[in-house]
Amino acid sequence: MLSESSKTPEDVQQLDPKAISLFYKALKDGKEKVNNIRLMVVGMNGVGKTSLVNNLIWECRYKTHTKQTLSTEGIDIHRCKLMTDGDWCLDKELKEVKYEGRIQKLVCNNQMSKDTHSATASNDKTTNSHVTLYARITSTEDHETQTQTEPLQTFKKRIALEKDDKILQHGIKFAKKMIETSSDNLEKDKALLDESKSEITVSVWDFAGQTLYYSTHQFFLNKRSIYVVVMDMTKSLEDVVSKSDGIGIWCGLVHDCTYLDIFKFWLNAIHMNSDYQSGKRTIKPTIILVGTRKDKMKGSAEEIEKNMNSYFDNALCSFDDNSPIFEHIYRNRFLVNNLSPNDSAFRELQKEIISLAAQQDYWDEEYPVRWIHMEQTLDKMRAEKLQIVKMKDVEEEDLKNVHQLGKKELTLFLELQHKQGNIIFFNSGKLKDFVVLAPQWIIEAFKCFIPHNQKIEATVLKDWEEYKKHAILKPNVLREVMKNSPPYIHEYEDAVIRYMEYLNVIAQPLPNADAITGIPNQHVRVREETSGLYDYNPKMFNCHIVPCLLSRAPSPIDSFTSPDKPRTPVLAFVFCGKFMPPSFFHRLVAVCIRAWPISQERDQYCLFNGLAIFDLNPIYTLRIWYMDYIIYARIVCCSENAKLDNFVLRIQEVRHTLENSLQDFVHQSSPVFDEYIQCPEMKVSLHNKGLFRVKQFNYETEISCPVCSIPHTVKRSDAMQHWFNEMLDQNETDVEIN
Ligand SMILES: Nc1nc2c(ncn2[C@@H]2O[C@H](COP(=O)(O)OP(=O)(O)OP(=O)(O)O)[C@@H](O)[C@H]2O)c(=O)[nH]1
Repeated sequence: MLSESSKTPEDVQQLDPKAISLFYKALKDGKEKVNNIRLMVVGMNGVGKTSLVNNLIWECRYKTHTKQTLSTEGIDIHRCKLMTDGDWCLDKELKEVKYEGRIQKLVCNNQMSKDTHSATASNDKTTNSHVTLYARITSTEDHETQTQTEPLQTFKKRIALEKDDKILQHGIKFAKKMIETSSDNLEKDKALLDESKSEITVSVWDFAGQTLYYSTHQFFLNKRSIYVVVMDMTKSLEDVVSKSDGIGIWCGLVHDCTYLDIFKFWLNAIHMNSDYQSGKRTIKPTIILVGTRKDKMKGSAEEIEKNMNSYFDNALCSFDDNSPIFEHIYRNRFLVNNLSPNDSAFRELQKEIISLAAQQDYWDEEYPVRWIHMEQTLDKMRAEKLQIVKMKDVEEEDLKNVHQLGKKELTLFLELQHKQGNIIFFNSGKLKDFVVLAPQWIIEAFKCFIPHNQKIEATVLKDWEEYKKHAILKPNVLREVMKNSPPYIHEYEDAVIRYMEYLNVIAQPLPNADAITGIPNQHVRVREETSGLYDYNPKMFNCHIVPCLLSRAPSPIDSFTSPDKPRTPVLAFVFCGKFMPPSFFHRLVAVCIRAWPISQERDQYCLFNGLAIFDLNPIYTLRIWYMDYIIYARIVCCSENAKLDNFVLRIQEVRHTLENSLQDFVHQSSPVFDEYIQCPEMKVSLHNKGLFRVKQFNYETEISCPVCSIPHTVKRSDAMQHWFNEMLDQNETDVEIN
């Protein structure tokens, strides 16, 4: 049992019982409060994010107005610490000194609590039972300790052996000196510790504004971050963002994307990745709105401030009245002129960020002291410019540490580091063989797949062109892509493929028994029943598809979505808050690619940006497409003779696959979309028209259609007979019972 004051990290509470007990065991050896702030600075490109970040960091502040900033590629991360006056500076302090400091602090803290404890003559056995690091350290020098447990002895021996572990030795020496000289003055100790703000660190993440990167950015958003959403005050919300940015091609944002769309995209993406609906948490504000180019705004100081406020008010009013997005927004907004580094707004912003972070649930969470060494090991690897390492190398390093964690505890440590956003580590499949130390590595890996000025061998040119046109990545093209990439990418080709597959950036259209994303079993059956993909589509052998690179479908799009053939009504997944990150559709396409062969129509693969068709068997096809925040699905039978009714079971299975996959993409436990059926009478499927909420048919047997030119009703049986047949049966049973 831990003392009452312990604050178990929320991430730990969600682990399985074995992992939780391992965590508690590790905590018994001493614990420390961890206060790392992840500050994510997001917004459109050129809005002034990098300039703002520079103005927040002491060393970078005076660079901004003398030098033009370069457009950020991927993500730039700056680790900062707080100076005594509250300003931020780059955390360049020698890592060794830093870890020494942490050890010293812990030793002092533990000593103080020990003194306080004995002074109050508490009978609390819990405290005594904690073999603190202090106890362990003092025991190594034959001081009297209250507990001489087996691990303590082991530790003592190890300390003796590890004489060259300078940091620990130095930390112990320094800490002991501190204790000796100030043991008569507890208050002095406390003051010394309070003065040190070094325990608060801020990792500032400067996100590239180009939408090219939007499909990867979302992997890095999480509930443990403070966000600064930056908007350029000189750009009207209705202005259309320049096409040169590639908007609409790379990330699938709506046509004629406006600055308001970009604003909404970020707010929605943050909300979606904040796991607010887990039931236990209420939303706490984490988003600070910042307007740039104050110097270009006209009017008095008061008018400028007013304009900034109405700018953000208007932008926020575009959300629904009861949207949970509002709860994320911090009440204070900031207006800055990035060309004036002395502007007091930057100092105020720094303060607000710290105070906002201090109000979050994760503030002051306690982690095992014995993990400091492993943290240090990872930092050492980073210092050697390693961006990704093999798990076995991390295990080897663990063996060298004074405090070995062992395989299980090491995995737990890495999983929690991942949740905190310090590394990327998935404890599943073959991915558990790698640890990504720098998040930029994922973006670098993703960038390899984006055609730019790569030098391509003449023998591969034709396939390269096909890749650019149809996003089909053949093995020879993949080899070229890898050849053109930096060593830290191509030396980890296996990891690159696996991560990109896991994140659904690329997908292999082949039956894959150990599919990492977990295609439900029924697909294996589907595959067995269809002619094998090798025979059916030999061109795809060993190929990958890169869904975010797909080009738009040729018009008219209705010929794909509403062919004049036997077909189901359209099933629509309507996302709550009127937002769906386009990457969700790409990922759904990736899941389908792994489940079913891609259809061919009009002599081409039916795989486009925003629309894809798959062969469920030789005569039935699944069509999926999306507009804005709605994903549509329809099953079409190519044969006039076949009956859809004979295929009803399979249709239910397809629906389950789509539902489960979409739910899996969202880091939230409660549903983020609602299912609708489009009026079956509608000849051509129209976007967001004639949609009937499936749940409404639980209460109504028919509902009038407000869209079709001839007034009619949609009957429950007609709406649900294909996609929701199982529920229809259930409904009828219920009616009979009643
Ligand atoms: N006048 C004025 N110019 C600014 C301001 N903020 C940024 N700029 C200029 O705008 C240009 C782009 O600024 P950056 O900070 O690189 O913009 P960014 O959002 O980081 O751009 P990406 O990295 O491409 O996403 C630079 O030339 C800056 O000097 C501002 O407040 N006023």
